[in-house]
Amino acid sequence: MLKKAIIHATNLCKTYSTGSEQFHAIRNIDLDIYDGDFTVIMGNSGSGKSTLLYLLSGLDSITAGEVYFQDQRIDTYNEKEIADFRAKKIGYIYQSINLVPDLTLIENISLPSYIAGHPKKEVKKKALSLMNAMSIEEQQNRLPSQTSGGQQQRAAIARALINSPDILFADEPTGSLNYDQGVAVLDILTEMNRKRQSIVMVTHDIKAACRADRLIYIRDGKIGGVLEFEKYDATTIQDRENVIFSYVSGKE
Ligand SMILES: Nc1ncnc2c1ncn2[C@@H]1O[C@H](COP(=O)(O)OP(=O)(O)OP(=O)(O)O)[C@@H](O)[C@H]1O
Repeated sequence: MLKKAIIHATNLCKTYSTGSEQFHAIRNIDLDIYDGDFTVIMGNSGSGKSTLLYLLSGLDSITAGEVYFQDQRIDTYNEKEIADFRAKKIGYIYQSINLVPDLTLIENISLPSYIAGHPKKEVKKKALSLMNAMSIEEQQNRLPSQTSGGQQQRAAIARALINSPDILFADEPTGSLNYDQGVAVLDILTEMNRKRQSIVMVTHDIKAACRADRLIYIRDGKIGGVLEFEKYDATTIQDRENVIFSYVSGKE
């Protein structure tokens, strides 16, 4: 089946300026992200992975190039258009989880949907169904500080999904979790991807990278290579882990 690009980026550049110094974090990247794929971005620390995620998701402005989302150019959007785009089209999971500390889990999850102006009853129903899918329904009325890191991360995933985004971006979603919590989060993402949710995930973890249909390796702000896989199958994870391990080791 021919894959359709949900994101198409050409000649993507990001230069950070600090004082008189300039740092070229992303250098002339051409990249397509495919609809329905579980795309993983790997690379050394400082290679530009988070920056790339910010640019592809419209969370930060590009220095040069063009970014298209579902064939619509987004890098020329004004502030209102980009805020609207972020609220409706994308979900974003941050490594630091970032829940509002004095809101309960269900309030945190519901917040983006209230902001988008959806009716209260509808929001609650959707939030509860997401919490149920993430097995955190029982913790709905607790503050983030009264739940585990894994439960908080699952709430952050639910929050990213509440407005049914066309694509979900995740920056090291298992980075702050222990092994079992990490696997639970990856299983949720894999399950969502099976239901055709497009996902782009940055990770350092080879076990997490095994969930990918496509692995993009970033080196010094450029694409260092791309690996393509069949859909994830738990029975072949060891083979895939070996393939990714030798690929990544060869790149470092
Ligand atoms: N706001 C900024 N100002 C200046 N330089 C920055 C800024 N943000 C990032 N950088 C630099 O750009 C480069 C890429 O950063 P980025 O966070 O994208 O890397 P990364 O691959 O995600 O790293 P890590 O795996 O450590 O999270 C790094 O050298 C970083 O120091």
